[in-house]
This record gives sequence, C-alpha cells and structure tokens, in this order.
Amino acid sequence: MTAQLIDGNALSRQLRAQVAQRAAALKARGITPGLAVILVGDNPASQVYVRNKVKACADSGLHSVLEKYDAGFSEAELLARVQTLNADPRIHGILVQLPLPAHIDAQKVIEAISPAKDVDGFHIASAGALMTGLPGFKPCTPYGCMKMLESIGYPLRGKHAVVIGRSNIVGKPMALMLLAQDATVTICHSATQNLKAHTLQADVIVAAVGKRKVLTADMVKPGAVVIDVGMNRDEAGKLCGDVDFAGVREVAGWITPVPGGVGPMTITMLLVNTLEAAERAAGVAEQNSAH
Ligand SMILES: Nc1nc2c(c(=O)[nH]1)N[C@@H](CN(C=O)c1ccc(C(=O)N[C@@H](CCC(=O)O)C(=O)O)cc1)CN2
Repeated sequence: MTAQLIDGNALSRQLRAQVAQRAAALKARGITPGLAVILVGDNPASQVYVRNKVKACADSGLHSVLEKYDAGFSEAELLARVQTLNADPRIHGILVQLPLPAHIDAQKVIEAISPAKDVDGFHIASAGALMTGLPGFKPCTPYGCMKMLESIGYPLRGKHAVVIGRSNIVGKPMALMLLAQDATVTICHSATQNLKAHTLQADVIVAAVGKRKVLTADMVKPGAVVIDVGMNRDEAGKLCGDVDFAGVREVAGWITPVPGGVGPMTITMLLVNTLEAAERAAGVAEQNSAH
C-alpha cells in the first residue's frame, strides 16, 4: 500500500481563503484583525517563521506588526511590550516567537499575554479551557493536525491514537484534542518502554519528538494515519520530519509530508485564531470550544 498524502499546503490554501473572506466581512464593519509578532534574538529558523507569519497575514488581509529585538532585550522590557500590546485595540492577537533567549522566562511572558489575545493558545487559561472543553484558543500546531484529520473525514470516535511527545505546545494539547473527539489516546515519551508495541496498536500516530526516524515502517499498522510534526535536518541538511517517510508511506493509509504538511497548517491556524480573536472582540464570533 502507498499512503495517500495529506497536503498541508493545499489545505492551508483553502482555509486561508476562508480566513480572507471572514476578514473582509469584519473589515466591512470597520475592524481589521491585527496580530503582533514579537521576536527576540537571531535564531535563523525563528526569523523564517515570523517572516512567513507576517506574509501570511498580509495575504489574508490581516494587519500585522513585527517587533524584533536583539538577544540582549530584557525580560522586563519584553513584559512591558506585552502589556502595551494587551491594551492596544488594533491588536487582537499577540504571539511571542519561541524559543526565547535563556535569560527570559518564557512561561512568565506567556502568562503576561491577555488570554483574549493568546492566539498561540499557550496561556494556562487557554490550556485549562482545552482541558475542560470550555471556549478558548487552541495551540496552532495540534489544531492544524486536527484540521488535517478532519480534511480526510477520518472518524476518530473509538479509534486508538498514539501521540509520541509530551510537550506543552504539541503533545499534551494534541492528546486532549483527540480525546475530545472520543479517540482512545496513549501518550508516549522518552521514558516509554517498547514504543513499537504502542505504535503498532495505533489507528492514528502523531509524531512530535524532534528527532529523525523515530517512527519507521515496522512500527506502523497497515492503513494507519501518520501525522508528522517533526522539523529536523538530515545528514545532507535537508528538512525532514520525525517519520521515516519513504518507508512509512508504504505501510500507512495516510501520511503528512515534511515540508508541506503540519508546518504550513501551524501558520494557517494562527490566522484562524487571530481572526477569531478579532471576531470575539467585535462580538460576532461563535465561541471556539474543545468539543
Ligand atoms: N510562538 C510560537 N513559537 C513557535 C511555534 C508556535 O506555534 N508559536 N511553533 C514552532 C515554529 N513554527 C511556528 O512558529 C513553525 C515551524 C515550521 C513551519 C513551517 O511552515 N515549516 C515548513 C518548512 C519551513 C522551512 O523551509 O524551514 C514546512 O513544514 O513546510 C511553520 C511554523 C516553534 N516556535
């Protein structure tokens, strides 16, 4: 079997067109959705990501501001910027690009963002909302993965999903979102014994480790859906995910590529969250809940 591809670029184009339509409707009411992106330091990958976020905003008719600070920017200065943006009515979403330099407490900065503008979905209020099924912003990467599953009409109810990775921004929220769709969820991590025994049971596997070839063909049940969140470089410096794509695609039923899979969806869901923040501020939004 050769797996069908879940194309994150194609799905992003569709969803971004919908964002653009909704943004235009909001603009007609005098409100332009606005995103503030803050980058501290000179991490080359982060520079690419924030540039892509700003471009995606422009392409979909969202206003954005990019604030770049050098690596010596202090935590206090950053917190002050966040407070200013919290109070700025033109800004509906605030995103602080991660990772931050080591002298800055990232969690402290995230908690300083108003939950109403937490379009990254990283604030503890957003995490709590996701856990309890209350309205709140969902972290963009796992939210994008859920949209990819939805796009293939995959019925999650009663299916066994294995999430490899337990980070606060991907693994844990991913597991909660799958659970909210009535999947039976296993979270595997660095201390998991016999990973293969778990993944072989899975109907859906989400690999979010940050290490190449964590998932190989012998670890996948024929026909399973494989979502690759990884973003690594191979020996030749080429971008690759956590999944041994060439091998796994011969066993899986569906698979996401890297690049062109989850990555673009992360940015797309940021646009969706920013638009929704603006709609909520304008009082026109349906509240987004975990269910
Ligand atoms: N504040 C945040 N920081 C970080 C997040 C986040 O969601 N919020 N996620 C990651 C990085 N990230 C977004 O910021 C991100 C990573 C990758 C992509 C992407 O489109 N990747 C492309 C390939 C890009 C390339 O060629 O290098 C792809 O997969 O096709 C988008 C966003 C950590 N920090």
